[in-house]
Amino acid sequence: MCTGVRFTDADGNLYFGRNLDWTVDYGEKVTMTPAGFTYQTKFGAPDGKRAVLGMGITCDGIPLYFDCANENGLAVGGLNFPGYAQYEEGPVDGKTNVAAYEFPFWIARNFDTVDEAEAALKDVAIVGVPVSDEYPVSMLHWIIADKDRSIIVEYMADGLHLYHNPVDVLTNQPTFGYHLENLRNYMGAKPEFPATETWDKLELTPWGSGTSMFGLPGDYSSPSRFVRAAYANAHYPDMKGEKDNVQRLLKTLQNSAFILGGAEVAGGQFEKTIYSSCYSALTNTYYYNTYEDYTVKAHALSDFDLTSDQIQQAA
Ligand SMILES: C[C@H](CCC(=O)NCCS(=O)(=O)O)[C@H]1CC[C@H]2[C@@H]3[C@H](O)C[C@@H]4C[C@H](O)CC[C@]4(C)[C@H]3C[C@H](O)[C@]12C
Repeated sequence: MCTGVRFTDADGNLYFGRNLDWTVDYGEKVTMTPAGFTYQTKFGAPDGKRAVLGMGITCDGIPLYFDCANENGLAVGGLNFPGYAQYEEGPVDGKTNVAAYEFPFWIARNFDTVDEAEAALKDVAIVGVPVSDEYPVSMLHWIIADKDRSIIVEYMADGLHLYHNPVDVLTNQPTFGYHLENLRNYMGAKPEFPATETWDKLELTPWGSGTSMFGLPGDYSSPSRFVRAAYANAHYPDMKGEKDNVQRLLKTLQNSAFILGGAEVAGGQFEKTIYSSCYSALTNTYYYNTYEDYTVKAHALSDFDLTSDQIQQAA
């Protein structure tokens, strides 16, 4: 899977990022689509022409974002949701029809706030058509974030589910509602240094700090990553300045990351965290590092030619 995280700094600036956990990459690059790019949406949904920066690929001239944000601080990420996601087979009359592959881009292109996106989504049908013969339809759910809050979008057999997200994290299946309920199993976990306890005639002293976190799950399953990410996001102290906030996001993601050897998928391959990202709305900068190269790279929106009408990708 993947893990997505949002928070704001002490001044209310948005930071949003994700781990992309998979066995292989898709050749993805930091990709900037300028406001002036001409985009013909698959089913004629409006195209709001905002500059969009994120991680993705292009296919037949179409930007396919895994996660992205726009120039006004609205960010979106898509995470696997197989077994639960079910899209429309074709466009639905009377709805704004959006293809699943264009969803993050469409949101970032058209809205500036979560409130705006949430209101519009009530009339949206997500349609499961492949973008090309090369790429099948991905079964995803999405986190949408701005400086005020985040929401989760899950499109299932019984239609659209929109959740306000009070912990600002997302992992994979099962549903977001399950993940929130599951947190109640871990409400005893806390950061405080434990007091000495007496059990009958035995005095129990703590090993050291961290003992009060006992019970937090350490495995890579989606529910366990959700719990760890929610705990870290809730307890990390407010940081000042972009450098320390990017650090905060990447450290929080690292706490839910896959390292090779831990989680096997079909064919004896292991899942790993291919990249971890952090978008800062303060400077409109996309930071990321990869499994192979821990160095953090940064690409600001202003590094690209915003007057162009062409998609641009960082080297
Ligand atoms: C594989 C990625 C999700 C990773 C994830 O959630 N892993 C969880 C592993 S597990 O379940 O918990 O085991 C998803 C996220 C975004 C997806 C991509 C984006 O949706 C953009 C296009 C969409 C096309 O339909 C398919 C290719 C694609 C380029 C997608 C490939 C792949 O499905 C991606 C890269």
